[in-house]
Amino acid sequence: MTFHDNNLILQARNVAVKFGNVHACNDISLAVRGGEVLGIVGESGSGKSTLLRCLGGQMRPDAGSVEIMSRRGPIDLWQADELARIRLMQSDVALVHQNPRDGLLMHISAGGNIAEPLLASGERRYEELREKAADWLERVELPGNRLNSVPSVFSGGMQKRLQIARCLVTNPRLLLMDEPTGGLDVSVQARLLDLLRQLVRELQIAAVVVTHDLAVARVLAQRLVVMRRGGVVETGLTDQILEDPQHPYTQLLVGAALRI
Ligand SMILES: Nc1ncnc2c1ncn2[C@@H]1O[C@H](COP(=O)(O)OP(=O)(O)OP(=O)(O)O)[C@@H](O)[C@H]1O
Repeated sequence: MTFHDNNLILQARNVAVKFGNVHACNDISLAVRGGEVLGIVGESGSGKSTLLRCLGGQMRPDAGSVEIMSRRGPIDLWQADELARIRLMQSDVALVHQNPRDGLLMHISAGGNIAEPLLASGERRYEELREKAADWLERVELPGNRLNSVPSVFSGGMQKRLQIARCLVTNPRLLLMDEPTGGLDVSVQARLLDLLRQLVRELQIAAVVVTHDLAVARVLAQRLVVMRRGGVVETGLTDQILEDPQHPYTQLLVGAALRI
């Protein structure tokens, strides 16, 4: 394990996943520091979600390593035993799912949704759970009087906010997001992106955002990884890539986004 850079939180090396003869991820390496958002962009089927699953402990890659600087020290996600991996997921890693149904308990109150990860990590003091749930509801700008409402009656934007609160309440070091603004209208998207940017900066967490939307990547991510057919075709600072894309595929992606 080699975390030479003190602020490095995630380091993936040579990650590879094959489905039959499809290379969903082919030799992918990346690193993310605290307070930084890395965007993973590319067309549908380029391997973004598969990579995110490997980074988030949901899918074991066929090859390569994913190292996370946890509170207890560096852990090699796919070398660690299952218990250590589950502990790491509970304490240091959070995943905002594309579909709120995968990330929320739809028939449990908003307060219960936020408190549940704390309960899972051992918190039993009722007052503490209630206070933290109310505090996080406010931090993600949801009205306090919705603490007892179930998320199935929330709008799409509110469900995303609740998922973010549920993810961040345990104070993770790494936040992974799959299409965080998918399915939301433009004004709701803009407010959510503002909130995410602010929280990442304030909490100094490392974040990885998978998106097919270059406008989202531009607002949220300082650096980009451009994927195509399972491989990385270009990587660098977001502004540089969007203003002066080098690879013909990135040029196509940026050109297409400008035409929309
Ligand atoms: N469970 C699976 N079994 C077989 N093939 C899979 C599986 N999951 C993904 N694939 C294939 O791996 C490739 C990458 O898929 P992936 O979902 O990671 O791409 P993506 O960039 O996230 O696409 P999208 O934006 O549409 O979600 C695709 O060719 C896909 O068909």
